[in-house]
Order: sequence, then C-alpha cells, then structure tokens
Amino acid sequence: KSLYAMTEIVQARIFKIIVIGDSNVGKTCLTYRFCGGAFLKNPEATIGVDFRERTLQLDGESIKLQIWDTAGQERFRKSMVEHYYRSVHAVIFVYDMTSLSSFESLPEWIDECTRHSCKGGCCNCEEKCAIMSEFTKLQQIFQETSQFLLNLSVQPQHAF
Ligand SMILES: Nc1nc2c(ncn2[C@@H]2O[C@H](COP(=O)(O)OP(=O)(O)OP(=O)(O)O)[C@@H](O)[C@H]2O)c(=O)[nH]1
Repeated sequence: KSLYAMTEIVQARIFKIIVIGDSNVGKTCLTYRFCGGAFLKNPEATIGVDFRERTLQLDGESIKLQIWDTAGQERFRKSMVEHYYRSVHAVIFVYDMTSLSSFESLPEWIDECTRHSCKGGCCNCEEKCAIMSEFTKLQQIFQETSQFLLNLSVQPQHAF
C-alpha cells in the first residue's frame, strides 16, 4: 500500500501557469499571496521570472501548480519570453483596476500569448476568440465603472 502511495506522490500532476501583465500591476503580490505568503508591501520589480509553487487537492488528486511570476518590464523579460510560453498549461492576465492603461494593454498581452502558444500548437483561433470575447465583456464592465474605480482612493489626502 505504501508503495502505491509513493507512486501517487511521484505522479502528482504538475501544471505550469504563467502570470502576465504590465509592470506594477501586482503579479508578484498576487502569486506570493496565492502561494501562502503575506501581502508584500514593497515588492521589487521582477527580473526574468520568479517561481512559486502551490499544491492543491482536487477531487482527491494532488495537483501541483508551478507558478511563473513573469517580469512586466520589457527590459527584464525580452530574453525570457520564449521560456515563459513553452509547455504552458494556463495563462493568467493581470491588470490593475485603478490603471486604465494596464487594462488597455491586455490585447497586446493576449496577442503575445497567442503568437507564442501557437508555435507549440496548443492555441487555436477559437481559443483566441474566446479570450478576446472575455476581454470585451471585461472592457464593458471597466467602461461602466472606470470613473468610480479611477477616482477611488483610501489615502487620507483623497476624499471618497
Ligand atoms: N492596494 C493594492 N496594492 C497592491 C495590490 N497588489 C499589489 N499592490 C501594489 O502594487 C505594487 C506593484 O506590485 P508588484 O506585485 O510588484 O507588481 P508586478 O506586476 O509584479 O510588477 P513587475 O515585477 O514590475 O512586473 C506594489 O507597490 C504593491 O504593494 C493590491 O491588491 N492592492
């Protein structure tokens, strides 16, 4: 029985997830927190990539998520882009709800994703259309609420 249990541990499925988006949108904070850490008040800009891991139980199966926290700044990511997308299982696009420009950058990130994923044969036009359609829905929500979101501040010098 213990041999069977060991085999199960060895065979725990690993999923590679990359986290993509403009610089300073909170990718490091999000992934750090998701992987068990506290909220980082003063994170440093990511250079290349930082790796994090979290193991989840899903329907009785142990699943290991290998999270790639990627760099948002072009100069810190350009030599890494191919590696980000190689054999990736899922992509998380992150934007800052208080930054319209970070939201408006999403189509570029989606484009980058489809360009690289298509090389590996794992992304097709249908998938891109599905992502873009989600983006359009989000865009509508953002447009309807952006004034509120952009003006919202809890800092003492701002009224809200
Ligand atoms: N208020 C608030 N601030 C956040 C949140 N998440 C991140 N921040 C702040 O946003 C800033 C940038 O966070 P990072 O996680 O370093 O951003 P990043 O996207 O990883 O940046 P790069 O490494 O340059 O790509 C930091 O000052 C964080 O404290 C959040 O949920 N709420």
